[in-house]
Amino acid sequence: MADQTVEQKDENRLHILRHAAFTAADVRAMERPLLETGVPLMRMAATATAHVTADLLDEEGMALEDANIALLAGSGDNGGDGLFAAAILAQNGASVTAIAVGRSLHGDAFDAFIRAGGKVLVLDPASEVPGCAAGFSAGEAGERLRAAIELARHSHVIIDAMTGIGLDGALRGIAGTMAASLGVDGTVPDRTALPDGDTAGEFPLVVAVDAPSGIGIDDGAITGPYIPADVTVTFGALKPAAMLPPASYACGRVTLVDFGFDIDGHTPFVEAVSGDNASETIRLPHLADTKYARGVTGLITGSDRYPGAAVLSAKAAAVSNVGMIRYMGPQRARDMVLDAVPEAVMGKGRVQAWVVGSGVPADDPDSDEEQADPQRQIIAKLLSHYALDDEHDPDIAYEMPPIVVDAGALDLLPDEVPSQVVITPHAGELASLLVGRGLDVDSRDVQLEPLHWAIRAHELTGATVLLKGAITVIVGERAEDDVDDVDSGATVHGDDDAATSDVRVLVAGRAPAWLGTAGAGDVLAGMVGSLLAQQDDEDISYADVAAVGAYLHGYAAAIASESDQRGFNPPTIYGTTTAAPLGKLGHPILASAVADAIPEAFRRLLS
Ligand SMILES: NC(=O)C1=CN([C@@H]2O[C@H](COP(=O)(O)OP(=O)(O)OC[C@H]3O[C@@H](n4cnc5c(N)ncnc54)[C@H](O)[C@@H]3O)[C@@H](O)[C@H]2O)[C@@H](O)CC1
Ligand SMILES: [K+]
Repeated sequence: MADQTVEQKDENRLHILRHAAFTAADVRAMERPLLETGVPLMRMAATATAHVTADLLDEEGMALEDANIALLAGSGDNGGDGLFAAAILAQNGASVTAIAVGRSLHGDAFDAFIRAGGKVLVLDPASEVPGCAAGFSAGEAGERLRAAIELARHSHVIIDAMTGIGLDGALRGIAGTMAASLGVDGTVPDRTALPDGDTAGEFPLVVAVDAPSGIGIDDGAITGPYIPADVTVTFGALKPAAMLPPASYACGRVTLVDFGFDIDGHTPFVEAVSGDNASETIRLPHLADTKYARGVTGLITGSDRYPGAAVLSAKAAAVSNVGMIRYMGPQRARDMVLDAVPEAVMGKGRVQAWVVGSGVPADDPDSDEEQADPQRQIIAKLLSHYALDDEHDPDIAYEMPPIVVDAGALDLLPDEVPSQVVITPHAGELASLLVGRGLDVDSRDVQLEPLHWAIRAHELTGATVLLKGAITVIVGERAEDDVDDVDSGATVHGDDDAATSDVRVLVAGRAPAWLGTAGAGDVLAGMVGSLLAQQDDEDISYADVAAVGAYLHGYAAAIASESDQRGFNPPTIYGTTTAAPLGKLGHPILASAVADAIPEAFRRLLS
């Protein structure tokens, strides 16, 4: 690092800030030394929030003097940020009402807000806000609540400063009622996927302070009410909620205010794959390579019922930078694969990675063993070599090549396997896998708390878990050297699984929403298989390779659909980068078009 120039260091820092998220506990640890030396973090947070709010109004063609702003203020420091920001907006002509959802308000911030001419509406009869009468009747409390909701609904901007990293569980009490009335309760944000830089632009615009109040800060879970934001202004470093689904869908555009935290001294809890990671994971051909040295991917995919999946997975694998693919399947699928990929070799042989299960029917409880799809029987036999149990030799399991276990093969997964087994379920498939292991969970639970359930699946099976979605979540083991870093770091976590540091958590959010189409999963399985096959580093993190597969898959989809929309957009760093020009929405695509765009995705990443 010593020979890095200042510019490189700055660039590295920006890259980390935009692609790494730290737990609330780590953010507090990073903020402490700055607060101890008197850095006015709250003022800095508030100034940025005020600027972003004014810019947002400006984008909608509204002058600050004409704007009515409703500030939802909690009693903690998040409310303090909001009140200081609101004071700046009021000083600049906006008409601002602070709605106190707790019993108190941050003292200094409240004083500044009142001096700036702000108005206050107190909702809790037991509140102690200077100059605001309390002790009113239950009837009046109800009236006040209704008035506050109406006021917020008819404002131009709602600034949501009820809770930030101090949130404990789902929003309760008055804050919960406000959020449920103005936003949604316990459901995934229902929003149109807009291209980079765009917002729905409807009043009231919602600016979240640090995070939309109510979303799971460390695990991205949605378990109660919250108000989906158009813009989130977040402080110091990204928190996992800004990256993890479904919470990140509630954040809108994110602006990060860099406080100068010592981010190098802390290990991120979640990392988003970037083009840089992706290009590093691609093995460039060597001068003396043969097709075998570049990697061979073996596929046991497709079936008489779904032969198309064989073609999609084989084609995607073949163009994902390996020397060769081998295909095994029924005659019709073999003919179709050969038609699409004449280069494919049919039948058994040595491979560096397997892909199994795409387009293979899942277990049919009504059919007997003999009638089971022949592909299932072959896959079951192969997977038995990966089993870590008393009946099998664990050395064999650990020495088997990496394997992608998709779709119809998921229910054939042995109880426990090593981490080179990469499972690629969507929410429903992950729920079935967990139910099969005695857990009580359904597809909706997985959609609302994807990280939690992906971690459970990784812990239970040992497999690397790639949970597909608009933002794909990947959970696996950390690479060896990475583990040392975490152990020696100051990171101290509670027993909450969202804050466990011994798992590697990544997100891949490069894909446009157009990618949600039949066959896309088959293409992904083939790509991940070939990325695994080409690795020649013994100590690779399977989670990282799988995540890069998902990133490249998304990138190919973006090229195929000509779309600038993506599941996760890295934040704008306040004051350093200008907003990107408005992107293109793009057009619908077929999964085969995604496979066709893979070579171009490689080209762009490598150039
Ligand atoms: N970490 C940092 O670097 C900085 C943090 N600041 C702000 O400070 C915030 C953290 O402040 P605090 O620690 O005071 O915590 P918060 O203000 O985030 O939350 C605490 C408040 O939320 C209420 N609350 C918690 N859980 C609730 C629930 N389930 N239902 C209803 N109410 C609930 C509490 O009663 C309390 O009033 C950050 O999010 C950020 O906005 C900034 O001021 C500047 C620097
Ligand atoms: K908030």
